[in-house]
Amino acid sequence: MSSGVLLSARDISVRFGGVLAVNKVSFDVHRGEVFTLIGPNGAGKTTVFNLISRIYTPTSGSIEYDGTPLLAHAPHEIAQLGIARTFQNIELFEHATVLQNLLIGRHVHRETGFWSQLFFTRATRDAEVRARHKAEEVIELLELQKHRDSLVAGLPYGVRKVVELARALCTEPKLLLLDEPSSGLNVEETDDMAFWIRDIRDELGVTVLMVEHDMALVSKVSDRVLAMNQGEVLALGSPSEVQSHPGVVEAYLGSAGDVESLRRKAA
Ligand SMILES: Nc1ncnc2c1ncn2[C@@H]1O[C@H](COP(=O)(O)OP(=O)(O)OP(=O)(O)O)[C@@H](O)[C@H]1O
Repeated sequence: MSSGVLLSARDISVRFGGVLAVNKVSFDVHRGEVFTLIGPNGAGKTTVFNLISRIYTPTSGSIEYDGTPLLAHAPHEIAQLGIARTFQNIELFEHATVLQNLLIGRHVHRETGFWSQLFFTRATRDAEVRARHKAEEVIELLELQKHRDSLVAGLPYGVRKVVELARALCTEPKLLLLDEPSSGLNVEETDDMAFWIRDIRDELGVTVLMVEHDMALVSKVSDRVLAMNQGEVLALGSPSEVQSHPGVVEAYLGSAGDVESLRRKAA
């Protein structure tokens, strides 16, 4: 794997009973890029995503991440490897404040053991200070200052999506997995999301792997796009190359909602 490649998937296949959800898919995600998976419903995008977050294990194939075989790691080790993710349906502690949610997100970096935490040693205190420092930095980057002490439950949906992004960033990931970041957002909020994603890549240098349906967002933020259909790779290239690829256009013709989205982008 070249040093410019953070994640490399080779010939990965996933079978669920009689369904071949992913069929010999290969791709490389370069360090510092926004790499987006697109495709009509059932294309296999979420399955690929779940392979990388280790929720699923492929039937065959290999995935290298930052020089190590990813499949040798258990799902609970993923955060320590520097992989963070957000979910299509937000998963936050609703009855905790924004800051508390961010500090919880940070716990993967707690290198202090049970006894030092019990007696609140210097190492514990230093870890606490670093966690707060990181949380404040992320709050500032994503302009969440005015929501810092608000309970998540009372926040508008669009803000909660940004809080989820913030919590993932507090783990200081090398690779950020975004599962449909625009889902549930209106046009204006989706524009804001595009802005944050670009900032995360440009300001923090975090590599982003995203699954997304909204072609306007895909075009705005993606360096490269991988289009899938029926478990296979259809096209790989820049957003405009992939959207004008005849196989991609044809695949989307099967799905009215997605064709509408492609048209909106083209308009
Ligand atoms: N846990 C599972 N058990 C059985 N079949 C599954 C499972 N997960 C996905 N599939 C099947 O695998 C195929 C690919 O599904 P997947 O969810 O990866 O597609 P997708 O591109 O993410 O679609 P969508 O855009 O609708 O989320 C589909 O035929 C789906 O029904």
